[in-house]
Amino acid sequence: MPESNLFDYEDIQLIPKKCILKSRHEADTSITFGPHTFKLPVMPANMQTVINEQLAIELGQADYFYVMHRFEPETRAQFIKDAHAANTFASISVGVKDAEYDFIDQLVADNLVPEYVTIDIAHGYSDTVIDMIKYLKSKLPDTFVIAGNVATPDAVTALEEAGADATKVGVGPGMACITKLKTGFGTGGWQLAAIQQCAEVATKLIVADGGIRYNGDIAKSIAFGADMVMIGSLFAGHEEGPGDVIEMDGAKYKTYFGSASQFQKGEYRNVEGKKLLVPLRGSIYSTLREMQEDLQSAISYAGGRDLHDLTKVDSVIVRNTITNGDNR
Ligand SMILES: NC(=O)C1=CN([C@@H]2O[C@H](COP(=O)(O)OP(=O)(O)OC[C@H]3O[C@@H](n4cnc5c(N)ncnc54)[C@H](OP(=O)(O)O)[C@@H]3O)[C@@H](O)[C@H]2O)C=CC1
Ligand SMILES: Nc1nc2c(ncn2[C@@H]2O[C@H](COP(=O)(O)O)[C@@H](O)[C@H]2O)c(=O)[nH]1
Repeated sequence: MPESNLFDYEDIQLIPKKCILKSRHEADTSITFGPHTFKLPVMPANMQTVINEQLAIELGQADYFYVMHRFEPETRAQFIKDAHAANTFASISVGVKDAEYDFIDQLVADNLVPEYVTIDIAHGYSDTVIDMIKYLKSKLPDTFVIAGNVATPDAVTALEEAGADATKVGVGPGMACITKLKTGFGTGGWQLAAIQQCAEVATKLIVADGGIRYNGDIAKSIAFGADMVMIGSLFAGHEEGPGDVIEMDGAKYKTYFGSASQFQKGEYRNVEGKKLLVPLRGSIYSTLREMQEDLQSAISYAGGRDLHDLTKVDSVIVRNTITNGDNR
């Protein structure tokens, strides 16, 4: 049955309250997520065209959260050692196939304990993910477990009951995603409403994943109940990230492809992702600085001092007005 009160980032504007700050610099964008506190409530997506080992460790050392991808599985144990040798936390991804259970057993045998593990599965509301959460929690009880991806409140409750410390919401809103086209399912077009619905029942943390197109969407995610925001396309294309620079007609690009694309899988089977070119964007630290400035400004418009104050604002639904009619 279609719902009528559904909306997405572009349909919402937050309503300003009286400012209580003398400067936007006073606004606190930090977030405690599991055992650590980070400068911003954002994380680059655990995709092979967004993050690599070197960038992950640099981000961790600079107090930004990251999740390393799972697409070179044999490098993960060494990555945990490298992160710890660099005096930062280790945040890795796993799938749900049998070999992943062997990998976890090996970590336990080697006394290698990642601080964060993300279970990275397209359809996270499944017994395979529930079983993996339980296994992780039994074998690595001190590790913070993020599980996903899900679309609905009942899925959030199921993963939390299995032991997840955070659930990741977003099926199909990503820029490199074609799940909605291939299967007819997903939160594409109502991702922000899905975050709100999931956050209403959550007793633990919520990660909004996919569909962020502007920095203001980060503030909107927090306002509607997310604790953290995972971002792919806006973090792709940076100097420090993976991928070669491609020159075309005088412009420079990097490749951004879906983790369920044929480019990731090496074959055209169960494909639910595509490949795009994104403009070369300079340093990721400039992007992070601008995200921080914009979030600080958002907190000031919320009449607050920190991220939590964003959850106290009112909003209006105004369809198709976000670019003021100027889409250039
Ligand atoms: N956030 C999103 O909207 C989406 C994200 N992705 C990303 O793509 C990557 C690959 O994801 P995924 O295919 O889950 O990972 P895997 O290819 O590792 O598949 C994990 C396991 O789940 C099974 N599986 C996958 N999809 C389904 C399904 N719809 N129903 C039942 N079983 C299923 C697979 O078996 P089998 O292949 O035999 O079915 C496999 O055993 C991940 O990084 C994921 O985050 C992909 C699509 C959507
Ligand atoms: N349906 C698919 N979703 C995918 C795929 N690869 C990654 N993703 C999801 O997208 C977000 C990033 O979204 P963006 O809008 O910020 O670019 C990522 O975190 C995954 O959840 C895929 O192949 N298919």
